[in-house]
Amino acid sequence: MSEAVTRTVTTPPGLLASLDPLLREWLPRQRWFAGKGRPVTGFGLVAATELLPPTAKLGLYHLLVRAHQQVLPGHGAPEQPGDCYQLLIGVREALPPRLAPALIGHVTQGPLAGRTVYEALHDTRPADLLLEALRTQARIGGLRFERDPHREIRPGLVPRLVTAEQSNSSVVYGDTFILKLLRRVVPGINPDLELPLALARADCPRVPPPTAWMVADREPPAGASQPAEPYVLGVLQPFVQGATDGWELALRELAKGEDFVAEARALGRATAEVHTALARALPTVTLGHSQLRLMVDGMTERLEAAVHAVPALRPHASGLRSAFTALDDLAAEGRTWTAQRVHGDLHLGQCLRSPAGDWSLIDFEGEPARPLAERRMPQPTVRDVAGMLRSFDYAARSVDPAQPEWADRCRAAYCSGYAEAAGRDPRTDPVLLRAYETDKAVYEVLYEARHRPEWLPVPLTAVRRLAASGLT
Ligand SMILES: Nc1ncnc2c1ncn2[C@@H]1O[C@H](COP(=O)(O)OP(=O)(O)O)[C@@H](O)[C@H]1O
Ligand SMILES: O=P(O)(O)O[C@H]1O[C@H](CO)[C@@H](O[C@H]2O[C@H](CO)[C@@H](O)[C@H](O)[C@H]2O)[C@H](O)[C@H]1O
Repeated sequence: MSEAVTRTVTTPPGLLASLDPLLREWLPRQRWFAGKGRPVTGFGLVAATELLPPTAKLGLYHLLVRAHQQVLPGHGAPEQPGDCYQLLIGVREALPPRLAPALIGHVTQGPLAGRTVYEALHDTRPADLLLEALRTQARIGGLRFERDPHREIRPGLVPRLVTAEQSNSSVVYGDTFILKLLRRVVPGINPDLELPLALARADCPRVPPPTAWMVADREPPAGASQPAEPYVLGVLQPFVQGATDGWELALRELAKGEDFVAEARALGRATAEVHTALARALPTVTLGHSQLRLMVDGMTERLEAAVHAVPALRPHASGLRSAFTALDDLAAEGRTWTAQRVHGDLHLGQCLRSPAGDWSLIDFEGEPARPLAERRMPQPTVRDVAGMLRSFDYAARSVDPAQPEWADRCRAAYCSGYAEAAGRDPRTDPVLLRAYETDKAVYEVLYEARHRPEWLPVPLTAVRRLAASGLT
């Protein structure tokens, strides 16, 4: 494109070493830091791009940094490389008070000695720079900014950082677009871009279409014949103005003592519509016994790892395992299932209702802790249904006193709505549904133990129910 800007850049040697002591302290405190509970032992620089040279007023670096961490029992193999994180580091002589919450620290050594570094997404100029780069399809060093040529981006939209607790970080531009910057990044096709692009091509109105995206190219390893797969770093999509997410709405109705049945049914229909569009847009496969066995093995392995990490699971382990063996038994009898691309981490917080009452689904990244290849595998659609059923249970158990009947009504309405739009009711496959609900509840136990220990009783209550439901 004629308007594309290409800029080659260099970064000062010793940059990461100068930031090292500050990042060791700051990174583990971020909500999106995936390696909670394991001390950071050092960093490796994957890529550094100087977006603004550090003048007296402002400097800006885009960094991809690998965090090496101490390996504790139950947290993976010692030879695993550390996770790679995307950081946008601002550099100033001193921080104005409005940027105080963004402080990373004061640099005492190396090329930035004497400067203050901070999380630059809080700042207007760096956020402007990202939108402008996307708009103009810039190439800056190894960073490539792409956009759908059929979608307009107006210049000068005012940015604001989303302050909600997130697995990633998002900036809203003028209530028109939202840019999600992925924090823990892995090379390869990212479903958070791949699936919304496929759905946009399939004319599915339930998912905001990607308008632009940014990637980091990688040098191929010496002697390799194929180019190395890039890192997907961020996706810009239309902002659903005035939207409320399903979690907020559900809690609001619970607080008023109101039902959520009509919304749950609408959510079931919306989920089914997205599934139908995904099945049209991307390949579907049939799962026989050998594929089912692999899936069941995965569920069992995740259970064993979770039991190891969270001792409160131990008394329920054999009941939970029975949910997986029951599925394996069905497959051994010759039962098969259709699998397709799914959302992978569907819950009420991933559903947005517009002021007109329309539901959209967002965040197709899948469960961030799982390997990319696994997240991109075709799976039975019941997986997403199970995620939503768990979410109604979460909402009903997050209030005092808990409202399990409220959740039961929502769960039934959601499945009915799904059946209306998909032509098949997920409840007609109870063994598959129980296996997926169990897998999800186990994931949630681990997630809460790592990120929000005070929430642990919520999935543990479900674990008790699911473990007991297979016992005769
Ligand atoms: N297209 C959108 N329109 C309006 N709000 C959005 C949109 N996409 C995301 N959001 C808001 O941003 C939050 C985080 O987005 P999400 O994709 O779930 O990120 P994460 O992976 O970090 O959880 C959502 O809970 C929602 O409130
Ligand atoms: O950050 P993501 O939205 O991608 O998802 C992660 O965080 C979620 C919590 O914010 C977590 O969801 C769990 O808690 C929700 C209530 O806060 C509940 O509605 C979900 O059903 C429950 O799974 C999600 O599992 C995790 O991947």
